[in-house]
Amino acid sequence: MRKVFDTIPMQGTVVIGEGEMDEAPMLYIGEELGTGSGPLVDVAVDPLEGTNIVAQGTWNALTVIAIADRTKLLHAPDMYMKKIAVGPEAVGKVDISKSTKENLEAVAKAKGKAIEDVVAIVLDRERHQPLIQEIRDAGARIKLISDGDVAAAINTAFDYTGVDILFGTGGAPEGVLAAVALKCLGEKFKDSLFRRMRKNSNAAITWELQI
Ligand SMILES: O=P(O)(O)OC[C@H]1O[C@](O)(COP(=O)(O)O)[C@@H](O)[C@@H]1O
Repeated sequence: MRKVFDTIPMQGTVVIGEGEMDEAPMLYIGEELGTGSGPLVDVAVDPLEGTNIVAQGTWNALTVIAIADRTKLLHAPDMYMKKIAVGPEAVGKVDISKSTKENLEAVAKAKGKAIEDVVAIVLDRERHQPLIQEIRDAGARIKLISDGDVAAAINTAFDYTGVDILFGTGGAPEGVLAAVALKCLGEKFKDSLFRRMRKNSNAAITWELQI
């Protein structure tokens, strides 16, 4: 990926890169990419989104690249982000500040389904137990996944996946990448960076935004 980037006529800077926490030797934040001439762009990469998925030989790992005009991508640090993503019918109908039940009802109404037929996709994490309970209490269905909330967010835009809404907290860089994909598909992704850095950092930020 690094080699190919340097054949592209652009003046790119990595804004989401390979592991802020992992001290990666290339595709790190701030690294310059491209031939050095051409448009000024921000580059976000996740060469392997879903490391465990690949290790376990299951599905929904991705290699992800997003490129936008300079300053147009959120420089999301490696922290958690609260996310909600929906497909086309429910764009503009969900609100991250509303309750899980209200959002499920909104998706059901937008898609003309009973709430019992709405499928919410959620990362299978201990921190999501209250969320999972709220989804069950609302009467909707749940698809729990071990990893890979970029693919999960994108799945909400395609009927054949059977997935209607993504809820939960996952990586903030992955949130930006999913938001770009959904934006390209004309969808909406809402999030708020969560008050907790991933892995072992003590840093804490609260940051509300809408992409
Ligand atoms: O595993 P955590 O800490 O709950 O973080 C969730 C994040 O990890 C992933 O499942 C996989 O990310 P990695 O490939 O970087 O491990 C993402 O899709 C998701 O946003």
